[in-house]
Amino acid sequence: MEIIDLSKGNSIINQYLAEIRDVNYQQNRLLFRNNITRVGEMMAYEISKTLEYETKDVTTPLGVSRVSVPADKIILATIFRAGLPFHNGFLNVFDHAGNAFVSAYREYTDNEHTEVGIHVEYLATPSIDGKTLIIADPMLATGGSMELGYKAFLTKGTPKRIHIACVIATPDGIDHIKKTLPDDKTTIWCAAVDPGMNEHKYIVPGFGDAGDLCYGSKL
Ligand SMILES: O=P(O)(O)OC[C@H]1O[C@H](OP(=O)(O)OP(=O)(O)O)[C@H](O)[C@@H]1O
Ligand SMILES: O=c1cc[nH]c(=O)[nH]1
Ligand SMILES: [Mg+2]
Repeated sequence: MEIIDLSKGNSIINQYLAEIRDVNYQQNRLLFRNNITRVGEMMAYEISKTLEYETKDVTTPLGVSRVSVPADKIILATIFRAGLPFHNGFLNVFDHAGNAFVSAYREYTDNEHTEVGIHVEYLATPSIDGKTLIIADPMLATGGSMELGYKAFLTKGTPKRIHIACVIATPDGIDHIKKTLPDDKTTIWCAAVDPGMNEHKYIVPGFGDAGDLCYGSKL
């Protein structure tokens, strides 16, 4: 399974990620969501370089131009809530893609808040059969939400290729995806890999709770 960490090369994504992580800067939700969206746009552009292409003749007012355009049928999938602004970034780039949504939220199952259970409730997706499935979710912490989201999408067909797209991943999350998704057709993309998680399963240093920073706290 290929793991592509975009922070290994310098790009403007690093600036956006610095602002996303900054405890003061991230208080402005509009800027926070916008930076997540911009990382999504740039990651989508990088993924676009790995697609299959076909040539097509386009009639201009002055003649015919032969252009190379993506041949893959793309489904952009995301996990509520925090995935929404990231998904929008991908959709700004792959504007002809189909769209799939699943809800998954983590909830502590013990009083010490060290064990998380994940609830999946809502699924809305077109067929993913033979498609290139991009699942965008900003945080790959334990990898549990991504696994359950993927399994929910899998009830609607078998994708040709899978791209797991996140802003920050942990080594544990990456290992979990390696164990649970097909090795030969999955690529993991991230803007950074952070060293680990705290006792509450938050990524450290990470940037905090992605859903709350995008949309405010929930009960
Ligand atoms: O890899 P995991 O350990 O499963 O954690 C990652 C999940 O945590 C966040 O969602 P959260 O459960 O906080 O829900 P929210 O988007 O509603 O805030 C994030 O958007 C991922 O879906
Ligand atoms: O650090 C983390 C881990 C999971 N989900 C988040 O929103 N943040
Ligand atoms: Mg959250």
